[in-house]
Amino acid sequence: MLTANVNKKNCNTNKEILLQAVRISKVYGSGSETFHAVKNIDLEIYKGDFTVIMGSSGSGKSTLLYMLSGLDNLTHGEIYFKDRRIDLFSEEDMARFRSHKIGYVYQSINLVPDLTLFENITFPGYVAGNNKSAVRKKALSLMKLMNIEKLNQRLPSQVSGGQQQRAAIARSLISTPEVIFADEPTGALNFEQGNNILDILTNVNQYGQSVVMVTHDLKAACRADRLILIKDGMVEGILELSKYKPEDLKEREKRIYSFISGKE
Ligand SMILES: Nc1ncnc2c1ncn2[C@@H]1O[C@H](COP(=O)(O)OP(=O)(O)OP(=O)(O)O)[C@@H](O)[C@H]1O
Repeated sequence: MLTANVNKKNCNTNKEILLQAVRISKVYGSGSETFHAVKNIDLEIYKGDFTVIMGSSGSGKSTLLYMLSGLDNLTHGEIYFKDRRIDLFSEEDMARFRSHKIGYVYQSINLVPDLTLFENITFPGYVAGNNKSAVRKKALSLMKLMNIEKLNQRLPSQVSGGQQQRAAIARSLISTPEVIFADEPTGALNFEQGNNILDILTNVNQYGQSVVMVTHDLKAACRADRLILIKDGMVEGILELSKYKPEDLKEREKRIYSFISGKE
């Protein structure tokens, strides 16, 4: 029988395991129309890490992120958050788990178009059952941190893409989740806006929240402590970057480039 790592620490690094995937697979479709998007992946995500997932288009990155965060079901395998097996949660337990422990920043931003930025940000805090005035206070402080506090009564369509993405990040942080999943959060943004979003995620991570981010962008990947490369639904390799100083961008870029291009 498959079991989770009992002491929840990686013996080599002594890092605490936050999430553990045990031989997870995802098959889309049925009958003769099936597609094996994620194949038997074993993976650990560590507490406090900034983890980056890279891989070519269609390699299974978003599918993996959806499964790790409980947004989609597994076809096979097991997922543990600390010592709790989350893939067996009832719908109700999963909804509660997601609203308290997980923040998700979508590739497509995904704000509710008819709600103001303030309403978009507070809504998941109310759903999580948190104290309403504390939620409002937290939303205002997050909007200030993201420099969008003056836009709180605007609809998503009345602000820029970068401002929408900052609101989406504020929304993901409203219940102080232990881990934030971000699926190409800079994909639709220009360089400056993208950098701003990466600075916010780095800042959040430095204050102790774990981040798992999918990206195609080498510069964005430089933020990682650990980079996971996915190919054809499998883990092709893992690169440890925490030994390089965050400010040593050139060395990080070089290492990532060699790793991705197979020159390591
Ligand atoms: N609902 C679905 N039904 C059938 N196939 C799907 C479905 N969702 C994704 N796929 C397929 O699974 C594979 C992995 O998709 P996924 O979105 O995880 O890739 P990705 O690495 O995130 O790609 P990208 O970088 O282009 O966003 C792709 O070949 C995709 O076409």
